[in-house]
Amino acid sequence: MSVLDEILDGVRADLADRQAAMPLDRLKEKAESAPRPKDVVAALRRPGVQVVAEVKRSSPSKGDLAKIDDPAALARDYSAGGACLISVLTEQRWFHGSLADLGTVRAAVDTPLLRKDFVVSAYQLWEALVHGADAVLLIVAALEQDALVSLVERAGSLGLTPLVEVHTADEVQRALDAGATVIGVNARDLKTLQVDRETFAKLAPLIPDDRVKIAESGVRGPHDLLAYAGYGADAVLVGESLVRGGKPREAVADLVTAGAHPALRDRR
Ligand SMILES: O=C(O)c1ccccc1NCC(=O)[C@H](O)[C@H](O)COP(=O)(O)O
Repeated sequence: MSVLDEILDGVRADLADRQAAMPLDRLKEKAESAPRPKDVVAALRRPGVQVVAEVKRSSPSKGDLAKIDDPAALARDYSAGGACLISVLTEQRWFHGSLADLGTVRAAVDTPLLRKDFVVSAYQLWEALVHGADAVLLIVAALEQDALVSLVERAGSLGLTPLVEVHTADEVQRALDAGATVIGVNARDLKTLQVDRETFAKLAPLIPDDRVKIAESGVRGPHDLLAYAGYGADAVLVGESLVRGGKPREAVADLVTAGAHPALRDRR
């Protein structure tokens, strides 16, 4: 069984527990008082290469990354550093995240938020809405095509922006067939957990320029942002190097400065 399959088994078990505790009708009632999600596509399409900064405690590939006692403070640093979108991992078993983290971050910053999880059911979209997310991750490798299409449509109908994550050329085609506007190419193979930054270079040309292209994983600093930019990235998604470095605000600001270089601002 691959790590992705193991993660998905845990996600489904935890989801069943939450659904038992809070039926969908009650969750939908709660969503009625949730704020309308922000325009994430507009935030990602600002001139230059944008930075998506991730609240990431732990990972299957590296184990514990950082002790994040105060996700709100970390998110405020990301926001002050200029992140256009903050990714909050909500998966519990492997990443030690939670929906509570998402709600805490929502209360702390106005920056748009991504619920980063392994979404397999529309129930998780409603949860994302209730806890203040503006966007949700949909991983092509984790979904049959009809489920992907249905979740992309449902997210859009709720006002959430789906970030559709791909790893292969086939998955790029599936994302396009599903109508994805924002496509993330993850350099981390979710089966082997190896990071290969060349994956973005290989797959980005398959994604039309009217879609937002995000390079995910393996960004160690401005040099990696600039390399991804050279292959056409509109944004980079960064976790480990921000939480491990000890200076998240400065680290985001350094990336934002690199992404705002005049040569990158006039590309669209
Ligand atoms: O990070 C992992 O080990 C991982 C393993 C299995 C599935 C997903 C995983 N990570 C999710 C991500 O996509 C990254 O958190 C994100 O792209 C940031 O990557 P990095 O900057 O390399 O921490």
